Amino acid sequence: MTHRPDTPLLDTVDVPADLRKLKPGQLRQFADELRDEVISAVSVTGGHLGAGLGVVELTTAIHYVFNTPEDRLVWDVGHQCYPHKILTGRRDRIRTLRQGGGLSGFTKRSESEYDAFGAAHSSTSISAALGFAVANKLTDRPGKGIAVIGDGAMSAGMAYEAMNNAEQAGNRLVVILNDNDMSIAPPVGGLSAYLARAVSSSEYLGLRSLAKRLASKIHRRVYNAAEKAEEFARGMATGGTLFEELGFYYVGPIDGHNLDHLIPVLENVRDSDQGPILVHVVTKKGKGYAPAEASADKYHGVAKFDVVTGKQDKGKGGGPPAYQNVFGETLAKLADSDDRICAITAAMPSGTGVDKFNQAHPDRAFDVGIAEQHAVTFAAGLAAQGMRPFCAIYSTFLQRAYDQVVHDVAIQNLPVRFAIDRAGLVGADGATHAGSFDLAYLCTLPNFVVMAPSDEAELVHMTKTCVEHDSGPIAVRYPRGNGTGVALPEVPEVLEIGKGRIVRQGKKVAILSLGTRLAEALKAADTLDAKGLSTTVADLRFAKPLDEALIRKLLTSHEVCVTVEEAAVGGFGAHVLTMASDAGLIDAGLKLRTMRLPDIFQDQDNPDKQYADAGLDAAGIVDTVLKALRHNSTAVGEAGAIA
Ligand SMILES: Cc1ncc(C[n+]2csc(CCOP(=O)(O)OP(=O)(O)O)c2C)c(N)n1
Ligand SMILES: CC(=O)[C@@H](O)[C@H](O)COP(=O)(O)O
Ligand SMILES: [Mg+2]
Repeated sequence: MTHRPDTPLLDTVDVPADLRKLKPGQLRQFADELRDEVISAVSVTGGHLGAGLGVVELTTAIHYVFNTPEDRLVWDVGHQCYPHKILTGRRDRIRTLRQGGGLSGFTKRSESEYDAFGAAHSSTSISAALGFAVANKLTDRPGKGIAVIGDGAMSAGMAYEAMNNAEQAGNRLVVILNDNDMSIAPPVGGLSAYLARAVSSSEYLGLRSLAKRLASKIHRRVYNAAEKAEEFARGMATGGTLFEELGFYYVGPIDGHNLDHLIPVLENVRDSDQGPILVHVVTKKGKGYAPAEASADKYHGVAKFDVVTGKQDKGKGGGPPAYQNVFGETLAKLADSDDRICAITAAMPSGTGVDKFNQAHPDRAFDVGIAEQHAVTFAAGLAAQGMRPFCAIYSTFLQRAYDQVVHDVAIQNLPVRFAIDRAGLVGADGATHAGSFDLAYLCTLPNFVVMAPSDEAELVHMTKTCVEHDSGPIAVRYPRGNGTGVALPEVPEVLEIGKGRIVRQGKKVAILSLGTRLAEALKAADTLDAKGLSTTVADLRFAKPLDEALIRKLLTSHEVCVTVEEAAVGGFGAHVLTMASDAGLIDAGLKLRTMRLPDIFQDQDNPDKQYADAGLDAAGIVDTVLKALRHNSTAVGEAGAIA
């Protein structure tokens, strides 16, 4: 921690208007205090640390120079917004980050007027900032749209869609590219090489030469041919060409930790009558905190930690394996004897377990950057050419590639395998990251097989089943976190497609479980049995195709039936209900309830509480059965909702 003069400036600044009362020479001290506050806060909350540390000076400079909130500031991904939150009236609540009822870990419109746009999924900022800019231009209101986007987020196609349309905004749009040469993992692809050239080809421009260039470029209305050629040549060297060809004035690269550079450059940008302008700043992820700077992932996402040592409180070691690693290691083993198997991740190698596959088969592991749409259609191409591709994408991020899933995979009936991690509740990342909708959005598609394992052993079998399924697309969805501790099978088996299994036989009540809520369903059966309500529990394994024979048998031989899934309405339960209705079972007075996640819920760091709030724990299942027996209709989804 840096030595601090007696009067902390941070205590004198609640919102940006207070910051703007400081003299430029005080901003260095202010930024150092802000950095220390971020480190202190995240040490007790956990969350995203490295990205925020990398933008402490940038956050200070933006709020100092621009007239926020009138100038609409949009953070991309939004995981780096903690300094911004402290600086915009939320310092008193910053230690409630990512907790039930606390501050969101990302920007959130409902939280503050300074959070112009919600974020958490990457590469949306330029589009949103352009919207703000054009709206102000059309209505002749003051205020720019300012997007702060990282080099990782700049690898997604949506950023280029926005830049391709940006010229209309003129000087109302400012894009600040925060280039720290990191995504969650090291960045990949041509863009990162391009930016690396820009940064390495010229020491960060000295203020004088940069100011001269800026002046000549921004205030000059037309180029003559020679200068255009010279600019093109220089652009190739300094990384501007790509952006300039898209209609931006490119400024940079500049040192994103040097306030003496940042402030005058941003003032010039603010006052320019030309635009749109892209300012390329170079920063370090984890800047100013040695443990973060030294770590491979720059402390992208951290548990609570000791500030002095940086040691994270990750709980006792050992315990059941994480689902992502069970998937990655199983697929790597299966690929030892099948060179058609390959694995694709969209910038999430460790989170999806593809890093484990990559260790064994680097030539068949692909990190495509934050490019889920490309990942899916790339996999479709691989499948069409006889490979066995696995697209390993979080449920929530797969939403971004839905048309590719429909148009390039389902309708063409191509055998792409989808390993869908973070399916269901995800804890502190909250509603933007919950894997609520994959069952709804996949089970409605033609040709798809959709599976959900009840534990890690089942995931091993389902991974094998995916490998052997060449007749069309197949998906396996499983939750964030660790398994149940069940022994992993030595020999992965191919499961019969569309077949479920009864794991406990009873008479009066039937619980039809899909996925890892099975453990809670079995606990609920114990409670119901103790109340004299003999309960059958079935693990349906497949949300599509349904095991209609088993379901019909269960629905016609029990008084009350309940479906349980860790997904929003429209998934497994909805399809069982449709099947029961089509079979005339509802007309015959069947008591069937579908238990599922509420459509939206608040950020919550305690998954057990999140399940309880959603009614998807044993108590919730028992409650639903008892209400159904008493003929009360339970709208569990609504009852469980805590929005
Ligand atoms: C559509 C989408 N895919 C994946 C992610 C997961 N993700 C969160 S942050 C991040 C890396 C972002 O890199 P960059 O924009 O360079 O920001 P930095 O962390 O380096 O500041 C990724 C891949 C996401 N948030 N959204
Ligand atoms: C900001 C972002 O989108 C990722 O960092 C995400 O929070 C990772 O989620 P997991 O921690 O579940 O891998
Ligand atoms: Mg980055």
